[in-house]
Amino acid sequence: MSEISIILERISKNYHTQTDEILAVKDIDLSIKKGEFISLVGPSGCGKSTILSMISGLFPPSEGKIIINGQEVTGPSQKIGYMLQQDYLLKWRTIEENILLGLEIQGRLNEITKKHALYLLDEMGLSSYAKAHPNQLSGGMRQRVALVRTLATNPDILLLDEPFSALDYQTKLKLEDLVVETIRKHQKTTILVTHDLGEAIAMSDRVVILGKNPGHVKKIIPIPDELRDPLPFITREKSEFQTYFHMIWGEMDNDE
Ligand SMILES: Nc1ncnc2c1ncn2[C@@H]1O[C@H](COP(=O)(O)OP(=O)(O)OP(=O)(O)O)[C@@H](O)[C@H]1O
Repeated sequence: MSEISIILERISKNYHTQTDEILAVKDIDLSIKKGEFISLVGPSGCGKSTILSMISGLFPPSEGKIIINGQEVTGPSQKIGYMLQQDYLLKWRTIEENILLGLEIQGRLNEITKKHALYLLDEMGLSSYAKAHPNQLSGGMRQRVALVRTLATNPDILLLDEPFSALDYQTKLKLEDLVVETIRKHQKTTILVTHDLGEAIAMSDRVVILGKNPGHVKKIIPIPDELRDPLPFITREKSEFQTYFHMIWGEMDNDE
């Protein structure tokens, strides 16, 4: 896990509205290794979603550049999968038809890619729901389907923008374990945006703390191997977990 997968080089973003100009983030430098799992945490408005959107190629930074696997990002790429708080499943399609949507849009749906998508659905424990419709599933199940749809296109990089925040606590903990297990198994490079510090510590290799006005990197906290566990649930149980929680909380509290 030494190759650099994503490089943000002094990126800034200005939003222009009809009446105003907002400097959302300024001079962000960050390198993420292949296969690494990092979390972005920070107060509301510090630019977490803006950073993800720029990495995904939705819009370019106003200054600086983003390099993914050696190439500058100039627009959306099939190498990137994006998962959001809302699952955006199409209610008139079956679960199977939903998980194949990305492949269909990319013109890559064939017997092999379909088999892989169904395999992922099985891995998430949902194969018996293939012919069901989204309204027959719980919130946690729907987010698992959304993850399968994201993974089905086989992206190298996953951008997760608060994917668990609408779920109840128990479902969220279970899903964190499942997601980490799946992502590590399939060796994806992952960036998670979350307001839940515990989630960030339990799931990540490093936690990037952002400050605001404008958004900037305040501190990067590596999570030590002794604390990390293949299952985030176990990490949360360890005594050192609280130490890290308070350390990161303290950094966030003391916002500049
Ligand atoms: N399309 C837009 N037009 C104008 N300003 C925007 C736009 N999108 C975001 N902003 C501003 O940019 C700043 C960063 O917003 P962003 O949504 O990236 O922050 P965030 O950290 O993801 O916030 P939250 O945690 O509340 O989701 C904020 O001041 C926000 O008001």
